[in-house]
Parts: sequence; C-alpha cells; structure tokens
Amino acid sequence: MITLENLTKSFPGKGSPVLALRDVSLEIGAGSLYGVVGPAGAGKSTLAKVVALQEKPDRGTIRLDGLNTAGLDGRRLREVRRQVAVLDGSSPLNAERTVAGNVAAPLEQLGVDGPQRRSRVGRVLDLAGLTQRATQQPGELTEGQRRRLAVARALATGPAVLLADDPTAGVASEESGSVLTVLDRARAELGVTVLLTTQDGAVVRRVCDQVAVLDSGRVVEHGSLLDLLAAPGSRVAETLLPVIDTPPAQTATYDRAADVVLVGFAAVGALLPEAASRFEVELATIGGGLTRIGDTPVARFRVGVRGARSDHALAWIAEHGAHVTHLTGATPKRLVAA
Ligand SMILES: Nc1ncnc2c1ncn2[C@@H]1O[C@H](COP(=O)(O)OP(=O)(O)OP(=O)(O)O)[C@@H](O)[C@H]1O
Repeated sequence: MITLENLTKSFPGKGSPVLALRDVSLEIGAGSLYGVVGPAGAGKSTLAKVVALQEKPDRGTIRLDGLNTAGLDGRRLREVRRQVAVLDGSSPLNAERTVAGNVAAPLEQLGVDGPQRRSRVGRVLDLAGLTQRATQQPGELTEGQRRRLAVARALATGPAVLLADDPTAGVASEESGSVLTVLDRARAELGVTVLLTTQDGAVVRRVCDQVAVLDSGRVVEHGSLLDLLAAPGSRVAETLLPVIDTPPAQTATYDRAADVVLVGFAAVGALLPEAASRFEVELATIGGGLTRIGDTPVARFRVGVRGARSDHALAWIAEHGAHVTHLTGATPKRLVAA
C-alpha cells in the first residue's frame, strides 16, 4: 500500500514558483494497477518522481506499507528505493549486451549470480514475452519490444512497486497493448503494485483498475474506474465512455429519453430488453455504444422510451444497477416498479 498525504511540490519558476503538486492525497492499494491521468504539465511525472523518492516534496508524507519515508537516509533509503522500480526512459538499454544481459545487469550489480540469476532472468523474460529473443541485441528489437525489455529489467530485482511514467510514449499504437499486458502480468503474477501515468484514455481503459485525475497539480477525481464511470459529471466517464451524438429532434419523438450507463455482462446484455418486455414499452437505443474497461463490457446508451409505463421501465433499470440520467419528460420521484 502506498499512502500519499497532502503532498505539495514546487519548482522555482520565472517570477513565482511553479506548483507542480498541490495537496495530493491518495491511497494506492497493494497489487493494484493505478492510473494517474491528466493533461501535459498536470504534475504526473513529478508525482512519480516524488513516490520514487527521487524528489523530496515541500510538504506532505509518503508511506510505503505504513513506513514513513520522510526520515530515511543512507543505507535505509537505498534499501527502500530498491523496492520501487522506475520506468521513465531515463536509463537507456545497454546496446552492447543481449536482451538477457540487459535483464541480468541489475542482478549482477546486487551480486546475485549462478542459478538464482538465470532463473530470475528467465522468469521476467517470459513475463515480458521475450524468451525467444534472449540472445538478440536491443537494436534488433522493435520499439515496443524494447519497452517490454525495459519493464523486464525494472522487474528483475523483484521490486514491490513499479512506477511506469508514460509507459507507451513513443510506441506504435499496435504495439502499446503488449507493453500494457506486461504491466498487467507484473501485477497479476508477481503481485507488483503498478503506478502508471499517462495522458491516453485508451491506456487507462485497457489496464487500470483505480484511477486519479490530476489537473494543475491537484487531484480532481479518484477512485475505482468502474465506480467513476457511473458517477454524475465524472471526467473519467466523459473521456472513456462512448460518445452520444444523437440529434435532439430524434430524442424528442419519444415519451421519455435517458442516458443509461451499464456495467458488466449481465447488465449490458439483458437489462434493457427485459425492462421493455416487463413494462410493455418500446425501448430503443438511439445513441452511444459499447466499450470495454479491462475485461468488463461497459455501455453508455441514449434510450428513447414509448409507452404508458415508460417511467416505471426507467426506474426499474436504475434499481437494477444501471446509472440513469433522465433527459426528457417528468423525472419520476417515487415510483414503485411492478
Ligand atoms: N525540474 C523542474 N523544474 C521546473 N519546473 C518543473 C520541473 N519539473 C516539472 N516542472 C513543472 O511542474 C509542472 C508539472 O510537470 P510534470 O512534468 O510533473 O507534468 P506531467 O503531467 O508529467 O506532464 P507531461 O504529461 O507533459 O509529462 C509543469 O508546470 C512543469 O513545467
């Protein structure tokens, strides 16, 4: 568990200081894949550096598994830093060594040798899908494969936390999925807590289970991705859910219209048709669409409803776990669904 309490970090600027982090408090559960998203300059890299204990905050506390890192120095600080691997493009691969040699290098520095080193190199190369390329040079790999190699190298010494600062930057879109898969496997198979920063909604949609949105150094939203998708006014939802561009004239031809967010296989497949037949209404999806968040299907539809019991049908859908925003017609106050 990483606990960040009231972190503030500024840098000297022209005139007044630049406040890169403002009072940031977050809890990042052990073994989660936590996404920090936000526009350029929002403070994402600064947050990663502060959590990696590479930069000291002006104020606030960083706890790693309850340990307050503020007073650490010398050997103890180096030990704790070793638990936190950083993937940020600042340490290039060694072009002179093979793929396996690059992964072995941090283990050699720690004096791990013999069968133990071979076994660890084999394990992380397998995790990164690079076993077949062990004897190649980094220069023979694609950019995506090189990024996977950098992840494997970062994982070699068995860190508890991996900070992946913009891990898909500069990787072709058809290869970025495989880089994210390695991060997801690190979490699932090695129990590593992964903190990932990105500007890319597709990255969040694909692998993150928790997310925080940073804007001008402040956390403006945070929580479980699936919870935020159903939260009214959520920026995460606005970015990740399918766009609705139904013309108002089309919406107006129905007795009622609503936007409905459905999460999970059962809800996406069954809830709307069941409401239509149960309340004998015509229920049409007139906008929006389906997406996937990790393995979970998620839909945002604009629905038009016709029939005497339209309000009951929408109330029933809401009672069965969908998030319903009413657009036209009277918003039902207290309806008892049949
Ligand atoms: N070493 C530094 N010296 C001065 N200002 C800095 C320094 N590092 C970051 N900043 C400033 O702090 C703010 C946050 O920067 P940061 O790099 O953390 O944002 P970011 O969200 O990672 O952006 P990007 O997505 O473009 O990488 C910016 O205004 C940036 O100019």
